[in-house]
Order: sequence, then C-alpha cells, then structure tokens
Amino acid sequence: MAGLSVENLCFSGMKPVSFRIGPGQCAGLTGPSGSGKTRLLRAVADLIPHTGEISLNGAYARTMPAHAWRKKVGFLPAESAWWEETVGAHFIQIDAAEFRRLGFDADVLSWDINRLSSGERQRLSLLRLLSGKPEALLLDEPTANLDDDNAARVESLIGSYRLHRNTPVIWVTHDPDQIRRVAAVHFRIKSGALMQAAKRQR
Ligand SMILES: Nc1ncnc2c1ncn2[C@@H]1O[C@H](COP(=O)(O)OP(=O)(O)OP(=O)(O)O)[C@@H](O)[C@H]1O
Repeated sequence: MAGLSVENLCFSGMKPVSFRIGPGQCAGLTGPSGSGKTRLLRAVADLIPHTGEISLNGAYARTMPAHAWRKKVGFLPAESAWWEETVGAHFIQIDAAEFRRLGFDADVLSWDINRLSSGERQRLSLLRLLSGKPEALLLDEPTANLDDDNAARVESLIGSYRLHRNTPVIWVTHDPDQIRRVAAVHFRIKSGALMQAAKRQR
C-alpha cells in the first residue's frame, strides 16, 4: 500500500495506534507536553521497543534491518546530534539550492559545529536529513527554535520536498496555526490515545 501505514502499534504508555498517511500527505501531530508525540515518532522509526505492523510504500519494517528502515523513514529529532568537527563532514551530498533556501552560503560547510546556534543546528539537521532522500518524514517540532522568517523557509522547503517526492509526513508541533498551514490531517494524543482532530483538503 502506498504511503505510511501503521497498524496496531503498541509501545509503553500509549493505547494501540493505527493510522495511514497517503503519499504526499502531511499529518500534524499535537498533544500536551509529555503525552507521547516524540515516542510515537520514535516507535515508527524503530528506535524504541514496540509491536505492530508498520509499512512504507508496501515495504514492511519487520522485513528489513533497522538501519535500512530508519534510512527510509527519516526521523528529525527535536535536538540534533553532531559527531564530526565541521558541518560539511556530516554531508555526503550537498544540494546548494536547498542550503540557500534555508539562508546558508557554501561557506557554512567549513563551520565548526561548536559555533552553531540552536536555530542553525535545527535548519542544518533538516538539510542533512533531506540529503539522505528519505521516503517519509517524521518531524519533531522542526521549527521550534526558529524566528518567523526561518520557520517559513523551513515550511516551504519541507512542502516542496513532500510534493516533489510524494512523501508522507508526520509533523509534531504545538502551534495550531502551523497545523493549519502545513497539514491536511490533524492527529492529537489525549489520555494516551491517538485521535483524529480535524481534517481539510490540501
Ligand atoms: N525511555 C523512556 N521510558 C519511559 N518513559 C519515557 C521514556 N522516554 C520518555 N518517557 C516518558 O514518556 C512520556 C512521553 O514523552 P514524549 O517525549 O513522547 O512526550 P512529548 O509529547 O513529545 O512531549 P513534549 O511536547 O514535551 O516534547 C513522558 O512522560 C516521558 O517522560
């Protein structure tokens, strides 16, 4: 089945979760702090223990090694990890146009990781994720550290990626206006259960 399909996903602290996100569709995910949004993304990315069936474009997570699945589903954590000294050492492929769209010149590749602001880290971690060409995006508050202009740039870049590659997206946010801008469906976690909160065509 095309898109991201989650059937009877169970992990600690949450009632069983089932949903489907079609190709090119963006689902906003909200819920109070500590309700389990990050854990849901981490379960879908096979980063925490869980049971249930997860598939992406017909390929089941259980049929492949975890690293192969994680490359396909593209999880963007709220706080990014960096392990090399410079920005450029974290990238295998560079799309200069995408860097420019997020406000970076080519010299950013030589920057020391330690100089990065939290907003620069957030935008560069998105560019790093997209450079791996994942088939789905699991985004944990991708604009949380950004001013309005940079948040708009990030929303635009993710929208372009989603539409060009027909990518299903889960987008965690606390911002109801952002949900209205970027998402076609809205899931909400309440009392340990996932429910559909609203829906509109995009
Ligand atoms: N490894 C773990 N084992 C047990 N409980 C955990 C673990 N990691 C996180 N939790 C708890 O699970 C709950 C959900 O955490 P999660 O990070 O998914 O919340 P969230 O909805 O993303 O919150 P926020 O909006 O604050 O980021 C929290 O109460 C958290 O303390």
